[in-house]
Formats: sequence, structure tokens, C-alpha cells
Amino acid sequence: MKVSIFGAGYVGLSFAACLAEAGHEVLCADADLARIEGLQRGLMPLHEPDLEALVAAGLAAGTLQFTADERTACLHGDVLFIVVNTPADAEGRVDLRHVMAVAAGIGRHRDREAVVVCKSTAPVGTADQVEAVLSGELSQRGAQLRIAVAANPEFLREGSAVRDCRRPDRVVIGSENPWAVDLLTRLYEPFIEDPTRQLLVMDRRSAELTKYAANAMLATRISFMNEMARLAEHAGADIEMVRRGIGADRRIGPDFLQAGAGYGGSCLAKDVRALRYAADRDGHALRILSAVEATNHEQKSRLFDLMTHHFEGRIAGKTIAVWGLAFKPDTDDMRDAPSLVLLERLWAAGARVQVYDPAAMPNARGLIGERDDVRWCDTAQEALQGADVLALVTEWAEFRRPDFAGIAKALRTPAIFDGRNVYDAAEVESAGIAYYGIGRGRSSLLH
Ligand SMILES: NC(=O)c1ccc[n+]([C@@H]2O[C@H](COP(=O)([O-])OP(=O)(O)OC[C@H]3O[C@@H](n4cnc5c(N)ncnc54)[C@H](O)[C@@H]3O)[C@@H](O)[C@H]2O)c1
Ligand SMILES: O=c1ccn([C@@H]2O[C@H](COP(=O)(O)OP(=O)(O)O[C@H]3O[C@H](CO)[C@@H](O)[C@H](O)[C@H]3O)[C@@H](O)[C@H]2O)c(=O)[nH]1
Repeated sequence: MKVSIFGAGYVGLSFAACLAEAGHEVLCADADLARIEGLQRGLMPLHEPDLEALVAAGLAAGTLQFTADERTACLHGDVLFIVVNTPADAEGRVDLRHVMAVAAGIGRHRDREAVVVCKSTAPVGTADQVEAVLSGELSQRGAQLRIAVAANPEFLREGSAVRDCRRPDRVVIGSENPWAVDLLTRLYEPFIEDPTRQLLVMDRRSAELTKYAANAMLATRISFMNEMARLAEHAGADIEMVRRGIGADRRIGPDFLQAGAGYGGSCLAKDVRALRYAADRDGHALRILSAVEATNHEQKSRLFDLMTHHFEGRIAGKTIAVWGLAFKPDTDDMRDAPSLVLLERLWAAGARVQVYDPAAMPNARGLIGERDDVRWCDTAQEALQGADVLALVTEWAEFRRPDFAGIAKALRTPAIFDGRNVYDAAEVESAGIAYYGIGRGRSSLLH
């Protein structure tokens, strides 16, 4: 099938490469010319496991091509996917300018029938708006084309985007148009093992709301566990035991129950905010989501609060080694990363930081800029040298089994602040290092 994809970001690029691998003829467009020129030469604009090889294979096979030319992209595909960014402002208003710009472009350039699919995360009613913009452009130039607009939200996670694309838990097709449903069903066929379980066809509005409801549920689970972690700390219980205890119940399930330094990334916070805003505006206050947000806001300061306690308030002049800056492992994405809150709070308190991340250093450096109170380190080991204590913010595989004896030697006053509960407190302490986790009673603030 011929497919056009607008947006070569974390989602668009991963999706394009996977469709090309499955044998579709994919043209991926982006408004960022430098990004497209790089991609045409095989240069990756982002870090995503397995993606570079997949893009290279698609380019070599000729099944994956890139363009910055809107018209060419509008004419290429039988199906056209809108996968551009949909940021939300501080209150939760979603900016649909990029989505509508693509819709208008298709309306201006398209010369034959098409299925247009909104894959960007966008509020309920966006597919209706896309349809209105498209029809407006078509009627302005007197064109009469059969165009169907579908909503097809994406559920992949950064860090496992390729895996998630190849084997999605489910594909949600929001359309009541049999032509669009049939075309999308065929397009996704290579990724679907069990259509009755994985393929969900529904109306557009339900599909749009499904995306927000999914992210809101995931965020709620995390904030719930972070609240439980606080309780565990005061009660002398260990949240890791509680997590296993409840996760074993099939009705609850083991995933997304990890207490930690708070959720970050480009989606959870943005989508919770957008859903809460839309519901408030319609007079259906989603009180639970306000609590989810407030808890996450506080959680991002949790490591700093533990350090304040450890240093009895005297953080000024201390040097903190920070392992992990990206919002989660296996990505270079710094959007809404909890590390940023920790760094800001440490700097405001007069501390210095020595930071290391396996992939996010360039993005973090670009975001933060050069300053006297940060040292950008080339290795995890270098970040430790001469630091007072260590904070683990992102649980990259390379941080999971460190040499604790080496850490004890490198740190001036050995202590680990484990923002992702990856270490065994007893093992850390037996190396002569003080241990602070999230919600782990043994090392609680009160004990
Ligand atoms: N990142 C994720 O894990 C994820 C997962 C599921 C859904 N989503 C949703 O998917 C959408 C894309 O997210 P992302 O993380 O890939 O964003 P991104 O910022 O990484 O990429 C978006 C790309 O779209 C391009 N773009 C903007 N306007 C354009 C236009 N008019 N024509 C062509 N290209 C244009 C930008 O230059 C950018 O390269 C968002 O709505 C997001 O909420 C993201
Ligand atoms: O038990 C958990 C799981 C995750 N996190 C944190 O939550 C954030 C988000 O993680 P994750 O959801 O794995 O990454 P994303 O790539 O942001 O993916 C989410 O957002 C995407 C964009 O909408 C959706 O497509 C995905 O389904 C949804 O998981 C990260 O900071 C994680 O550290 C926790 O604190 N505890």
C-alpha cells in the first residue's frame, strides 16, 4: 500500500519505518528541512532502539523515502497519516495548528480520493475539524473528491517504539466508514496476530477519547503508587513488596505500578492536562486527575526532599552526581523529564551537579546550556568523582548493577538516592553507603 506520513518525530518515524519493513511504500514528510535532509542521508534525529537500522533498511530497499515537500507527500499515499506534534499549554489547551496545517495542505494539493488518518493525540472532535478544514479547501478550488477521515491514536512508548509498532497490544480504528476501516485493517495486517483481540473498530470520538483515557489511567496508576510510597515510608513498609503484592492480582496486573521520581515525557502530563481541561470546560470536572497531577508535581521534588533531609538542610556547596537525565531509559527525550526539576531545585539551593546520561546529554545540554554549577560527564564513573552523593533518576540498564565498592570509594560522603527503586537497600548499605529509595520503609525519613 502507498502511505504518506506527515511528521518524522518519535512516532511518525518509527511508524514509517515499521510500515516500510512490512512492505508498504512509505513517504515520510516533515516541515523541518534539516531533519529530512539528515534522514535522506541516514542520519537519525532521535535515539530509539533498533530504529536506525530499520530506517537504513527501508532506504536501501526503496520502501522508505523522505521529503520536505508538502505537495509530493499529499499526492503519494492512498492513505495519509497526520503524526505531528500536538502540544498543550499550561492549562491544557491543545494546539492543533500543526494538525490543521497538514489537513489544509491535503485539501489544497490532493488530486484523487484518499483516507486521511489522524494519529496525533488530539481532543475529541479533532477528526471532525480535520474533515471541515479539508472540505473547506476542496470546495474553495471546486474539487469533489471522496475523502474519509479516521482517528487512529497511537499507543507506542518511547524506548520501545519499534517493538510496540511491530506488535501492538491493540490498534484502535476510529471510523464508521467501511472503505476507511477496510483499508486500515489491511494496512495493519502484518502487525496483527489475533484480529478479534487486537483490532478495535469504533466511532471517531470514542477512539479519540480512548487515547486520553489510556494515558490518564496510566498516570493515575503511577500517582497512586507514589502516594502509597509516601504512606509506606511513614508506616515502615516497603512499596516494592506492596507492588508485588497487588500486582499479582490479575484484576490489577503488575505493569505501571512502579513508584519513583514522578512521571515525565511528552505525553502523560500533557494528555492528563488536556483531558482535565476539556472536561472542566464542558462542566465535568475530573477531580481524580487534578489529584494525579498534584501528586506528580510533588513527586518530582521527592529526591530533593530526601537530600534536604540527609544533609539536614545544608545542601549549598554540595556536589551531587546524577545518573540519568532522560525521562525514561532508552530514549534521548528530555521533554518534561523529572531530572530537570531535581537539577533546578539543587541549583536553587546552591549545589553543583555532575551529570551523565547514555543518550540524552546533547538534548539536555541544548536545553540547559552551559553554567558553572553543572559538569557534563562522559561516563557514569566520571560523574561520581569528587561528588558527595549519587542520585539515580533514570534506570538505564548500565546503572542497574554498579560496583558499589567503587561508588563508596568515589563519593565523599557515600549515599545513594535511588529515584527508581532499582537497588537492593541491604546490598548498598553493606558497601558502606547510605540508601534512600522511594517508599522503602527501612530507609524512611522517620527511621
Ligand atoms: N512520543 C510518543 O511516545 C507518542 C506516543 C503516542 C502518541 N504520541 C502523539 O503523536 C504525536 C507526535 O508525537 P511525537 O512525539 O512524534 O512528536 P515530535 O515532536 O517528535 O514530532 C513531530 C514532528 O512533526 C513535524 N511537523 C510539525 N508540523 C508539521 C507539518 N505541518 N508538516 C509536516 N511535519 C510537521 C515536526 O517538525 C516534528 O518533526 C503527538 O500528538 C503525540 O501526542 C506520541
Ligand atoms: O510504573 C511506572 C511506569 C512509568 N513511569 C514513568 O512514567 C513516564 C512515562 O513512561 P512510559 O509511559 O513508559 O513512556 P511514554 O513513552 O511516555 O509512553 C506513554 O505515553 C505515550 C504517548 O501518548 C503512549 O503512547 C504510551 O502508551 C504511554 O505509556 C516515565 O517518566 C516513567 O519513568 C513510572 O514512574 N512508573
